[in-house]
Amino acid sequence: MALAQTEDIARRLSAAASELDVEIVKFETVGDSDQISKLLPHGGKGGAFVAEIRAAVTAGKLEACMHSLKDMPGNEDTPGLIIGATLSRDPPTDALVLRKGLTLEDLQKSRGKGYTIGTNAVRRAAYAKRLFPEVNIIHFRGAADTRVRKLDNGEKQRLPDGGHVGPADALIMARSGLERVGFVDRIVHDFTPQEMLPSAGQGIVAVECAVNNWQIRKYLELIDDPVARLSCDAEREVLWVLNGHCNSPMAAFSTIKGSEMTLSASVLDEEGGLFIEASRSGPANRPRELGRAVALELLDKGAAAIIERTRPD
Ligand SMILES: NCc1[nH]cc(CCC(=O)O)c1CC(=O)O
Repeated sequence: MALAQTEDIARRLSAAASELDVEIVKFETVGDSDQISKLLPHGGKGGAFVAEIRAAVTAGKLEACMHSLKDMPGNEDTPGLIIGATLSRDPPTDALVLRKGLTLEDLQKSRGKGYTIGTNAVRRAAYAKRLFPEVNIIHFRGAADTRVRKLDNGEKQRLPDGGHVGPADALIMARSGLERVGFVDRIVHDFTPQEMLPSAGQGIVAVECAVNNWQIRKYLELIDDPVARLSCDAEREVLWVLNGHCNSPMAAFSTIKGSEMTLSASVLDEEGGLFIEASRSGPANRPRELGRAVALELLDKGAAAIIERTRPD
C-alpha cells in the first residue's frame, strides 16, 4: 500500500515539475515484518511505521518521506520536520469485507451473533459493536492484502502469547487501503461516517520533509491539496488537544462545503459501550479553531478518562 502511495507522489511530482527525477527508496519497518504482535510493543502505529523513516529524512538520506496521515502520531512535535504536502483525499471511510457465503444481511439480522470480525483498531471494534452488538471481535493484522488472504483461507491469527484466534468471518478495513492493493471488488459495504466515523486523517497521504529544505518544500507545495490540508489541520488539532496517543480510541472527520467546515469527533470506550461525541461547524479557513472547540467539548464530556485508561505504559 505504501509503495502504491509513494508511486502516486512521484507521479504527481513529475507531472508538476518535469525537471524532477524522483527516486523511490523502500523501507521495511518493524510494523511490516512483524505481523503477529499488537502494534503497541513497537510504540504503536507511530513508532512502527514512522520513526525509522523520519530518522532517514532528518539525517538527510532522504529528501522526503510519506506516511498515511492517520498513522502519524498526533500528540508529539516533530522538530526539524514539516508536512510539506497533503495529497487530495482518497475515500476516507471504512469498508466491510466478508468471507464467501456470508452477507451483510446475515450480520445485521443476527446482530452479529455467531460471527467474528477481525480488526486491530479499537475505533473500528467499538463502532462494529455498536452496529452488530453481539459480534465477536478479534485482533487481526497484516498488510491489507495479507488480511484478505487470511480471511479467504480461513486462517487463524497468531497471538503474541503463542495462542490463536479466529478464523474471521469479516474484516473492517480502510476503503482507500483496499483500493490501493486492488481488493476493491471485495467490499460488501461502505460504512457511512455516521455508522463508523473515520480516523483523523484517514485517506490522506502526507509527505514530510525537513523544515529548512526550502527547495523540496517548494516542490511539495505544487502537489499539496488545500482542502485536504484544512481537514488535516482540523482533525489533527483534535488529537493534539486531547493528547491522543497512537492507540487512542478516537475518531475525527471533517467535511467542507463552500466556506464552511463541519467537524465530528468521538472518543470511544474499548467495548463500545460508551461513545463521547461532538460535532460543530465553523469557517473552513480556521480549521484549528474548530478542532480545538470540538476537542474541548469532548473533554467537557469526560473524554480524558478514556484516553488515559488506554494509554500504553
Ligand atoms: N494502519 C495501516 C493503514 N494505514 C493507512 C491505511 C489505509 C489508508 C488510509 O486510511 O490513509 C491502513 C490500512 C487500514 O487501516 O485498513
